[in-house]
Amino acid sequence: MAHTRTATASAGDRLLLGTARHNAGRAAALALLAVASTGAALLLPVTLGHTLDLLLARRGADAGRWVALCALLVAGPAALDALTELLTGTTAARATARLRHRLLGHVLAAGPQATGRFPPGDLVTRLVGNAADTGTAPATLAHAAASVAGPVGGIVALGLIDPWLALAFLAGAPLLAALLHAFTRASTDCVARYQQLQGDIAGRLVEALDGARTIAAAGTAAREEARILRPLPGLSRQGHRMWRVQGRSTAQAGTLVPLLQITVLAVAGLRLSQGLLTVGDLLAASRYAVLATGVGMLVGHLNAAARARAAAARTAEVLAVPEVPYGERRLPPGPGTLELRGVSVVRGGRRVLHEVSVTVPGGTSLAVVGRSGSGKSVLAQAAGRLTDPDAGTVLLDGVPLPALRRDDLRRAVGHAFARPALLGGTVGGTIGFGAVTPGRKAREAAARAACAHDFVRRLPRGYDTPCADAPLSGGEAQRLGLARAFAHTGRLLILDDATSSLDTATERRVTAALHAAAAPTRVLIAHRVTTAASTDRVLWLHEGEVRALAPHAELWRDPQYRAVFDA
Ligand SMILES: Nc1ncnc2c1ncn2[C@@H]1O[C@H](COP(=O)(O)OP(=O)(O)OP(=O)(O)O)[C@@H](O)[C@H]1O
Repeated sequence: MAHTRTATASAGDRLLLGTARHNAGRAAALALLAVASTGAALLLPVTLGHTLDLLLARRGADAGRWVALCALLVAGPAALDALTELLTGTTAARATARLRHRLLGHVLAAGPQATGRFPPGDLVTRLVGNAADTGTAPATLAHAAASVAGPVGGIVALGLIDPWLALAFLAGAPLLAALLHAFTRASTDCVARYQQLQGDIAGRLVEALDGARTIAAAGTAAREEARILRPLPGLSRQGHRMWRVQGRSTAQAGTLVPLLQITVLAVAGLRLSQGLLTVGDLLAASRYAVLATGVGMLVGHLNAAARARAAAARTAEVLAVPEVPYGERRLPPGPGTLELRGVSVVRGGRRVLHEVSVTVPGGTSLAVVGRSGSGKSVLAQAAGRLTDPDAGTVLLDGVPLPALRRDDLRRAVGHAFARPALLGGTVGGTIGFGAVTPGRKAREAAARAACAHDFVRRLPRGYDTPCADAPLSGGEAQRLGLARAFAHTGRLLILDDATSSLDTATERRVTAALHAAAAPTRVLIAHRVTTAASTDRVLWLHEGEVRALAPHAELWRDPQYRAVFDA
């Protein structure tokens, strides 16, 4: 566990540095601006000191130029700071945009594996909030690096005025360093836990929104609210802890910093009384002591860096989910023969499919039946490479699916699901959504075959109706999903419970269209007797294993087979 956390942290650190490196030019410009501003702040005390000495010596004529320089050293940093703010914002926005593009591309390339690994709400938090915090890294690191210039310059300036002043300061510096170190460690830890809890709450919230109907029907709104907000006390604890860490560090710094400044001033006073320093030197030393102890700014930057670091670790976890690799092989001409050889799939540490072997000759149909949880959907996913089996091979026309080029695979295999997602923008776009975009006629023909054409025509703008303006019943949505699959018919069509919400008459018509002449190879996850009966053969699964493979009529003689359908 500790090892995993360390690995994640270092992947996060690599991402953080990579993001900073990619914006190195802007980060360097930011650091330069900040250093220039600090440089002006460093010049100001000595200029003020000298001006004071000139005024005390009644050399007003000479002092005029120095007063003007003082004004410039005050106004200059203000202009530089405005420029710094602008560059900080645009650098973070640019880095965030790039990171979000990369993350989104990666999540989609990883496919269902990514959404299976992280609850959707948590994933969104990582893509939106954590990516933005990671995107602040280039500017934050530049500011943190530049903010060292103030204290370092302050110490050097003290040394130049009088080495004893620098030594007096350095005597107490280790305590200051220890304080900063403790602060960084503690704040990194609470920020990481805080972000994790935020992701947890977001995950629960999205689950609840997805199940809003069930919650309303069950009358469990109050209980659900309590469930969503359960991590809240933890969040509050981490928030309070963060404030405590900041408060403690501020209090410690609040004691230590004045002590260091007073020590420097005391030594400076001593040297003044010995005639080794002027009044102006004393004034400059007092301001340099403030600059040398400028931990306030450093603490702010370290805090921001801790947030970026924790966010980068969570972002890197998403990027660590492997993308689905595709091969280079083209699909040779063939009838669409699907072959599963010794396919086993493990889910949640349990074998849910065990050494399934079956060949579906090109152009034939196979129904997969079995009791709920027997592994039908998992088999459908493996057959269309929505998941890779843990053992065994799936081949299409003799080519193992992982060896195929992505385009070839997705053009050859079509899917329809029980709860299809309507992703095409409009109803027509939803039907056309795929590796290739079929023309209007082909879409309408597919909609007719899926018994969707009539209800689509009744929509306000027909096929051009935006999905958001087309509230659909479960059966209508399923028919659009089927139309999408029909419009992209390749060599293999996999229907995972895709007709479950259709009435019996519609289901018959859709099944008949599915089995019409020149149909591709078909795999149908079936709960209805009529669907199983319409296919060439039936694969009967029981607890992840093949119980039988035979035509429906043959299996029907077995009462246990009939019991699968409660017949
Ligand atoms: N991501 C997962 N993590 C853990 N277990 C899983 C996962 N996906 C599926 N399973 C389990 O694998 C088994 C087979 O699931 P599958 O969805 O294939 O069943 P099914 O036969 O299609 O059921 P149904 O007819 O109810 O849809 C089930 O016991 C299920 O709980």
